[in-house]
Amino acid sequence: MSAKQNQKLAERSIPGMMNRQERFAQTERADDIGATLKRIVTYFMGEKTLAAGMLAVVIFGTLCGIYAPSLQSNAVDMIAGEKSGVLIHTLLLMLSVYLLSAVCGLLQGLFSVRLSQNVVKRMREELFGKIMELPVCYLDAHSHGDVMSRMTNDIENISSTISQSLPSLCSGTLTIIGTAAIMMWYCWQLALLSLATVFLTLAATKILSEKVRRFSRQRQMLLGQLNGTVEEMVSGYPTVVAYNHQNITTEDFCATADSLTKAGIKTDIFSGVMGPAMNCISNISFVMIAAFGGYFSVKGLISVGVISAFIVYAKQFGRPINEIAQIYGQLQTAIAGAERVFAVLDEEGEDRSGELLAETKQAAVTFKNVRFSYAAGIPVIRNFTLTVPNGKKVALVGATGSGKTTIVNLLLRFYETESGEICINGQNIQTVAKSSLRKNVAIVLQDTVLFSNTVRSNLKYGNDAATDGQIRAAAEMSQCRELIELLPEGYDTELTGSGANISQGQRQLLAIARAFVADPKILILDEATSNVDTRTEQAIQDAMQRIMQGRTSIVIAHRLSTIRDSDLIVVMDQGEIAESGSHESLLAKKGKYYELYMTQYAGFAT
Ligand SMILES: Nc1ncnc2c1ncn2[C@@H]1O[C@H](COP(=O)(O)OP(=O)(O)OP(=O)(O)O)[C@@H](O)[C@H]1O
Repeated sequence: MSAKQNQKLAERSIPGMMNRQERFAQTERADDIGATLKRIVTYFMGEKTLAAGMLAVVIFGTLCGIYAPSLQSNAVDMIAGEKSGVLIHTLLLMLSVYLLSAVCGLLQGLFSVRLSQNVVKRMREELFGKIMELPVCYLDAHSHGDVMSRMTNDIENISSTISQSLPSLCSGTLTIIGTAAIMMWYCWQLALLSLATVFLTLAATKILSEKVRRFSRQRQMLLGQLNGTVEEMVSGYPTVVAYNHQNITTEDFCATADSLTKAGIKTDIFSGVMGPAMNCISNISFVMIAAFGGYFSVKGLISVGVISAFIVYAKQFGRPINEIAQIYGQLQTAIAGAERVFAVLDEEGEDRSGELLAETKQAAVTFKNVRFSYAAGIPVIRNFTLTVPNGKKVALVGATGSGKTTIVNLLLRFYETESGEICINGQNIQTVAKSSLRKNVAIVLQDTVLFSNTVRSNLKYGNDAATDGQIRAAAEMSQCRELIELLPEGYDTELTGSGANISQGQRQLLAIARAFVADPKILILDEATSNVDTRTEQAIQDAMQRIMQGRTSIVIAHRLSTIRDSDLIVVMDQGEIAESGSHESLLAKKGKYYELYMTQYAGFAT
């Protein structure tokens, strides 16, 4: 899909397309944390060994953490003379348990980093694979920056959250359960007192996390929007400058950046408040334990050692609640990111099934009563019937928006016809696998897209098996041998920035050479309207004539010379064929073509 088409879409507000966007926006708002978490867990299931290893060290480390304070209680009681035993043994045991717990903490970190990187790698690959499978209309309807944001920011978020929060979450949950149990066993009255503060903590967490979640979603959406703007502005920078749009663009950008800052501040404030709030609650519980513990000790219900253990347990109990409360905010962000990633993964990929296009040297294309609408109820192509005989050249002309590009979109099956049929040698393309169809059709669009790779790789894009000899011959035929040889490293020169380091005319010549290498049966040319110097213009014209020679070609023609040379001229008007015939016969008719000719071509030499 050309940048022009994408831009057109960005400018339009089409009901049918909006439905897709609305559907997308709905996924943004989706509130099914459970389902998303379940889905994230399935990724961990794919890493069973690592996940099991991590769980084992988490469990063991947590048990050590729970056991150590009870040893401390014994030691204190021994010192206070309330218990008998060898103090040094207890202290050594305590030291070993603390060391073991530290080793487990270390291993836990290593396992979780490995685990998160593996999971994220899988997600990243799946997402990229899915993007490569998506139909062209998906990317037409979504901002490229938004898709990129899912691929980078959202996945990064998931990755960092998994590696940082997951171990804390596991060990925290276990610590809470284990500590609560042991506190109950020591003194249920004191334990209940400590647990009462948990409800306070949970209520505060719920209120604050709701806010964090809301604002972090907003932040991610705005970040996607901001990325989209930057991507569009960087790629369309010459247009921005040419129209003196820098100020307006900057204002728009600043407005979005402003909203993003506000959402970011709110998210960070609410997630930042969580920690101190939890600290405060846990300190209150601390004071209460000291007071009530002292009272119970005086009453002879518990020993001094138990109070000392309780103080450690209460802290231990509060710490994971604190941590979980803090990572809850991050988790919300990661879940929102995961939802956005899953939304793309759930998009339906292109149907690639179908038969092969019959192998024959011939290629006649027929359109029979084709009708098509981008948006339901607003037909863009109506009753389109046309035969392009094998080896002939048909020029599509017509006012802007008359449907010329759409015909190309339909022939390549970027979009499917609503009714009617398109056949190649009598074989309906609906039954043909898209890969087979596209292998037989090459396109040279006016907005030439080259990729950041060597000239050779770019030329081989449509035929990976092409030999150096074939590549050189194609370069020769498309008049770009000389220009390639003049490049610093010839065919091995790296094109940077999608070909930004060579001129527009040179890019067009390379695109024609690329089509030559692909050697398709059917050729689609969207003739460039842009001005290049006369010599390059002539080279492009010659190259185009050569590549069309003897090939079934459909040209969206802008130059009179191309139109005149065509076997058939088809004049399109609002999605229908208004007239067709040769240049002379159409001029003689004094109809639409005549009008077009008089307004656009008369007086111009090309
Ligand atoms: N992807 C799209 N989604 C929705 N509407 C579209 C899309 N592409 C084109 N249209 C609409 O379909 C109609 C035909 O557009 P098309 O691009 O086929 O015209 P065109 O003849 O190629 O124009 P131009 O000469 O300007 O390239 C126009 O009204 C256009 O607004």
